[in-house]
Amino acid sequence: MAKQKRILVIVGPSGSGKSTVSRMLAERGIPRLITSTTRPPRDGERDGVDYYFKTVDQMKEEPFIEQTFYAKNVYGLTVKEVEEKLAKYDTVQVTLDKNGVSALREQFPQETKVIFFQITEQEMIERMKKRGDNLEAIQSRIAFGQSTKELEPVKGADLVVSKGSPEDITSQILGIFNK
Ligand SMILES: Nc1nc2c(ncn2[C@@H]2O[C@H](COP(=O)(O)OP(=O)(O)O)[C@@H](O)[C@H]2O)c(=O)[nH]1
Ligand SMILES: Nc1ncnc2c1ncn2[C@@H]1O[C@H](COP(=O)(O)OP(=O)(O)O)[C@@H](O)[C@H]1O
Repeated sequence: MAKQKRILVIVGPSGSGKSTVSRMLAERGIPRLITSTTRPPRDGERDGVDYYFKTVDQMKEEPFIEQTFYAKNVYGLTVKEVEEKLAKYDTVQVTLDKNGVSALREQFPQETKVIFFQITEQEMIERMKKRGDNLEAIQSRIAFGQSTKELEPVKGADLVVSKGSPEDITSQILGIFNK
């Protein structure tokens, strides 16, 4: 029998550790679905690795599973990215906001497993400072988080992670979903 395909969806506020854990999961054999964004790259981010960095017009050029508007930028997951990688791998991961979670649950009800990264607002500020974000970016992310209730866990999440190092969290996720 064919193995059940899984899409691990990583969701949580800015600074909650999504990118760090996503990178570790990729190193441990869970390929990432790369999403597209109109946000400019941060220091060290690479096109085709962290995101496909696109213009607003380029975001209209191909079919998307979903698109979301987050803190003044457009983000989205292309149909091509999901189809190609799910054909090749049994378990993949993707980092999305809450709108993306709803879209994936609708379109991939069997495959979608939601992992919520929980942090407090104080931790959120400290982590973004540590990452080197400027004050304006931090304030905008906090205001956005409050208005969208981003800090509240997604309803029906399959796993909520809140404590431990990124290494611990990565191992916890692999232990539960990579059987
Ligand atoms: N719905 C959706 N959300 C996305 C997509 N790509 C990224 N996101 C989410 O957009 C938000 C902003 O991402 P980013 O600008 O990298 O900021 P960060 O959360 O501070 O690392 C995060 O919650 C991501 O999970 C996508 O294709 N679709
Ligand atoms: N579990 C953790 N404990 C402490 N610091 C963490 C943890 N996970 C990530 N960090 C740090 O917090 C900052 C934000 O993490 P990042 O992965 O960029 O968050 P996100 O992608 O959710 O915005 C980084 O400096 C990172 O090193």
